[in-house]
Amino acid sequence: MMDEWDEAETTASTNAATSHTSSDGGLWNKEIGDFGRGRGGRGRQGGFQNSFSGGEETTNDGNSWNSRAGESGASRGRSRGRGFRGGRGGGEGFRRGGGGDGDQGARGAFRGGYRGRDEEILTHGGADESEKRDDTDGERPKVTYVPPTLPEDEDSIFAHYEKGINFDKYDDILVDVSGSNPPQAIMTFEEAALCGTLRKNVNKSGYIKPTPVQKHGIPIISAGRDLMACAQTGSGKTAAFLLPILQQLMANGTAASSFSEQQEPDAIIVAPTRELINQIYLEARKFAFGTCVRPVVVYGGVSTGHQIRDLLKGCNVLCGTPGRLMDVIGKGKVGLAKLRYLVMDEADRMLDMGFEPEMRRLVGSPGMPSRENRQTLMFSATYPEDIQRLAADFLKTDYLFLAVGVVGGACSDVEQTFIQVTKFSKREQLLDLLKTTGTARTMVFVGTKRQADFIATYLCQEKVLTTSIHGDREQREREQALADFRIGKCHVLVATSVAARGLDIPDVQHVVNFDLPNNIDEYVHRIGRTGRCGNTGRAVSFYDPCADNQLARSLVTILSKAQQEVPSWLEESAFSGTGSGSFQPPRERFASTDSRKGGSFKDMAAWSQPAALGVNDEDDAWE
Ligand SMILES: Nc1ncnc2c1ncn2[C@@H]1O[C@H](COP(=O)(O)OP(=O)(O)OP(=O)(O)O)[C@@H](O)[C@H]1O
Repeated sequence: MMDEWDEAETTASTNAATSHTSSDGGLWNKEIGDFGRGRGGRGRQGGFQNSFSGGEETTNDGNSWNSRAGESGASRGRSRGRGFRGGRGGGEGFRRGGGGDGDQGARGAFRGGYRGRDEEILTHGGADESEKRDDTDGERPKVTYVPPTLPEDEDSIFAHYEKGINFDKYDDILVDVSGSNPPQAIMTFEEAALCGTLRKNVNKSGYIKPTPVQKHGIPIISAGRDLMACAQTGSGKTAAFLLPILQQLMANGTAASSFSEQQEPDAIIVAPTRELINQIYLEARKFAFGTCVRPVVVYGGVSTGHQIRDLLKGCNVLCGTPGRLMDVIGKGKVGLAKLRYLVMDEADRMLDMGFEPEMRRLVGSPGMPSRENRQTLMFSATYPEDIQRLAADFLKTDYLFLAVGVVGGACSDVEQTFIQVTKFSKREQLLDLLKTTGTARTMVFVGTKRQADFIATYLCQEKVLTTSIHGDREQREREQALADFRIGKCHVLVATSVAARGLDIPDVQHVVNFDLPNNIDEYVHRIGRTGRCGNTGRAVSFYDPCADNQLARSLVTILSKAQQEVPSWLEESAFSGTGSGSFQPPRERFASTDSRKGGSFKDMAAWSQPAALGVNDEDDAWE
């Protein structure tokens, strides 16, 4: 029997073949063809061909590739109906996104296509693809995807990768805590006074000692303070907020969750992408294993009915992407009266143009405790100063600002290299590069969804085991692609910015910026997919002087702050007349630390406390 919120309609995509993964082109073509038909119906072969051959991405070795791309284009007819036939110039049609042959899929895929900063803008403004798409009822076909059941065995739940040789070097990073009366940092997990089960779960996760963001963040949260925390990618921010929240819930005797038509979680965690929130949920589930605390996750692209059924079984900690979260709140399935913790992971992203309205709607929802009556916690590796100011609206006035290392700095364990390219040489250079990396796990970031398909197709043609993730792929496909990459079935993952933040994938040894992003924070997050948890990694970025000049100065700053070699040509580009034209002033993009220090809080002597792990250099001039 279907519940009121159950989906009556099925989406077109039910095919098992999900990623363009193959060591052999023939298989790939077949898989793509199958799932493409399922997704979008009758796409136009010619349409896809024309788009590429007419667009910027015209290839020199066009013929063989084009014919195959044509096949995949046909298979992807869901979205490439009328609009796409016009290639790049077809923006208008593309935006209309639906009249074409792949109509049903087009509706599903286009209304909420990715609108992040580095994606193609498909419609007017709005938030990230992953959150809004498919989250609400309406004329779109409803989503019926139900993710595979999670394994219940402890080995799977506590599976983790090893920390790297530089893990202990985290302790040398300078830490600054600003704001009044910060609590003393802890040095060990014992000092965190976690209850027995939680402590055991921390051990089983392979955590022996806390990272700096955990050493400072755990006592701050346990002391009931609001927090804006900044620490480099891969340095353990997730556990820094999960552990104290779970500990407090258990210490305060949170009632074991039980079935109810409306759930009233104690904590809500939001993150900008589906895959990231799912990952956070898995971490919460791991740490809460064997306790009475029940985490639940809701995100777009998955059957709402399925998620609501799971939610109603009981929920203490609700993890969600904004769109789906607001959807379940709007349906009355979640009440906010008991909420004690609101966590924004990737907080600067959650408060930038795309998501800020959703966040304001969330905190303005009926029943949401005022900021004085809840604890609000923000975490990220980057905090532009303007976003910090905005974030203050969500926090109590005496919030603490925790900076581990340079705010917005790149992970120092990632070796960053730049190669000058032209847009026409990139593909071959990518292939050459991948020949040198062999089967090392590599993420290749590109600028648009179409480019992701294009490059993934190309690499498959070249017999590189490749899959892709971007906002036009069905959720089933996105999850399958990540799974294939995680288990090594494919060693290359071509991704748009949807995979730039937060994803913690074991053994990613290389990140390639095939297309550089258009802002420096995005660069920092992308390269942070490697070099995690004290492991070393490599990032290679293709720098096209015609397209990437506006990023040059910020890149020079990032490189020097991470003690990396700055190529002389990059320096020249940054400081030549051409480089400064559309240059983003670093002051606006970077905050050397707590923005209150440079703003209305004049007397910082009272605000800044030397942290236990190092002496803060307040004059650390980021520019
Ligand atoms: N104290 C610890 N000891 C060992 N491993 C840890 C510890 N803390 C975190 N980790 C592991 O380090 C990895 C990175 O952690 P996490 O994903 O929380 O990083 P992050 O700071 O949130 O990164 P990002 O900025 O990319 O979101 C995870 O695999 C996590 O389990």
